[in-house]
Amino acid sequence: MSTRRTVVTRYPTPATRGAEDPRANPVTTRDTMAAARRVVIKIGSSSLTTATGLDVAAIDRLVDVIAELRGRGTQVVLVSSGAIAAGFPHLGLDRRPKDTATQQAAAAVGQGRLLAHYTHSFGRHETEVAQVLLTAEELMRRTQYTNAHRALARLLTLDVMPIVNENDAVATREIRFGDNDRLAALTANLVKADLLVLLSDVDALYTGHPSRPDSRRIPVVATDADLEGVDVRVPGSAGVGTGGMVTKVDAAGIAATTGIPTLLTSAPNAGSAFAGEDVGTWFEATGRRRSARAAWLGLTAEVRGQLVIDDGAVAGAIDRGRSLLAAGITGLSGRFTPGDVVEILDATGRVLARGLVQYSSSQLPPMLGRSTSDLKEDLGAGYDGVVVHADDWVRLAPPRR
Ligand SMILES: Nc1ncnc2c1ncn2[C@@H]1O[C@H](COP(=O)(O)OP(=O)(O)O)[C@@H](O)[C@H]1O
Ligand SMILES: N[C@@H](CCC(=O)OP(=O)(O)O)C(=O)O
Repeated sequence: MSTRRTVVTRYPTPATRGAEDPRANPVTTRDTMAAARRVVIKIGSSSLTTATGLDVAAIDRLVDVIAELRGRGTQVVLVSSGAIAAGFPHLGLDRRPKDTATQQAAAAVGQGRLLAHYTHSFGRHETEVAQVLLTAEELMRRTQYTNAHRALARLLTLDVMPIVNENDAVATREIRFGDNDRLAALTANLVKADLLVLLSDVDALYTGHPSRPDSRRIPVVATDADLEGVDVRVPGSAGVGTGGMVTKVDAAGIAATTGIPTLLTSAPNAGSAFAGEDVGTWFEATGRRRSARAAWLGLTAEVRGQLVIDDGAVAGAIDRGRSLLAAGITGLSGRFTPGDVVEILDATGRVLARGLVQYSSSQLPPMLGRSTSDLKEDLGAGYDGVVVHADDWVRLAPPRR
C-alpha cells in the first residue's frame, strides 16, 4: 500500500440538490390541455412569413390565441422563429441565405422587425413583451442556464410575455440550435412547462410527406413504436423553415422523456387545439418530470468526458439511484475538472447517465477500481469514495430487463 497522499480537489456539494420535480403534470391527454398552468408555444418561420417578409395577419392571429390563454390564467412563453425569414427580403435577397454570416446579418435585421410587430400586436391586448435571445453555448453552462431560468420566471411573475429566439447573430456555427424546435423543448424544461405546442405550416405529423396521397395523419404518438415506418425526411416546401419534421419529432421526444407532452399542429389550428378539438398530433409524455437542474444535466450541459463502469456499478449504483464510487469505474476518457459533466457508460459503450464528476481526469486514473477503504488510506479520512454523487447524475437510458 502506498503512503503517498494525493491532494484532491473536490467539487463542492451544491446547496440546492434534489432530482425530481414533485409537481405532477395536470396535462396527461389532449382533453386535459386546458389544465396547463404554463405552456411553451413554438411557431416556425414558415407560419410567420411570406416571400416578402412578415405575415402580420398570421402573427396577429397567433397573438389573439395567446391573449385568450393568458386571459384564462395560463402562463405562456413563446418561442418564435422568423428572424432570418423576416430579414432577408430587406437585404435585397430573394431567398433565405445559406452562409452563416449572411444568415446572421438577416437575423439581426429581421429580429428587430419581428419583435416590433409582436410588441404592436400584444399591445392590442395591453400586454408587455420581452425579447429573450438564447444560444446553445450559453445554455450548456450552468450559470447562464440558471440565469435564463431566473429571468424567464421573473418575467412570468411580472405578467410579461417572453418571446424567445436563438441569438442567431452571435451563435457559433458548430453548436447552433439552427432550428428552434429543440430550443423550444429545452425552454419547456427550463420553465417547467406542463405542455409544449409546436406550430408549423402543416396541421399534423403524417405517415409520409403530406403531399403524398397515401399519407395519413398520426393523431397520437404514445411510444416510439408509433413512429415506426413514418417518413419525416423531406423538408418543408416553404424554403424558410430549417428542420422539417425531423427536428419536431426530436423535440417532442426530448419533452416526452422529461414529462412534458407535445401537441404538433398548424398555426391556424392553435385555437381549436386549445378548445379541445381533435387536431394535430399528440405526443404523450413518457418520462418523469425533472427539475430544471436535472434537465440541464441530462439534455443541455456540455459533456467533457466519459466514465466507463463495470456491471457491478451498473447494478449497485445506476440501477439503485446511488452514488458512483471509484471501485466501479474501469476507464475514462476526455479532459475534465471537478464539477464538469461526464457521461457514464456501461462496458458495451451504452450511455446510461450523465453526472457532475467530483475529481479531475488527471486525478482519477490512479483511483480507478480501488475500494473506498483503500483510497481513504491514500487520500485521507475525509475521502468518502464518491466520484459522482447520487444527487448529481441523471439517468438517460432505461434499465435493462
Ligand atoms: N411526415 C411528415 N408529416 C408532416 N410534415 C412533413 C413530413 N415530412 C416532411 N414534412 C414537412 O415538414 C414541414 C414543416 O417543417 P419546417 O418547414 O421546418 O417548418 P417550421 O418552419 O414550422 O419549423 C412541412 O411543411 C412538411 O412539408
Ligand atoms: N432562429 C432562426 C430560426 C431558424 C428556423 O428557420 O427555424 P424553424 O422555422 O423553426 O425551422 C430565426 O429566427 O430565423
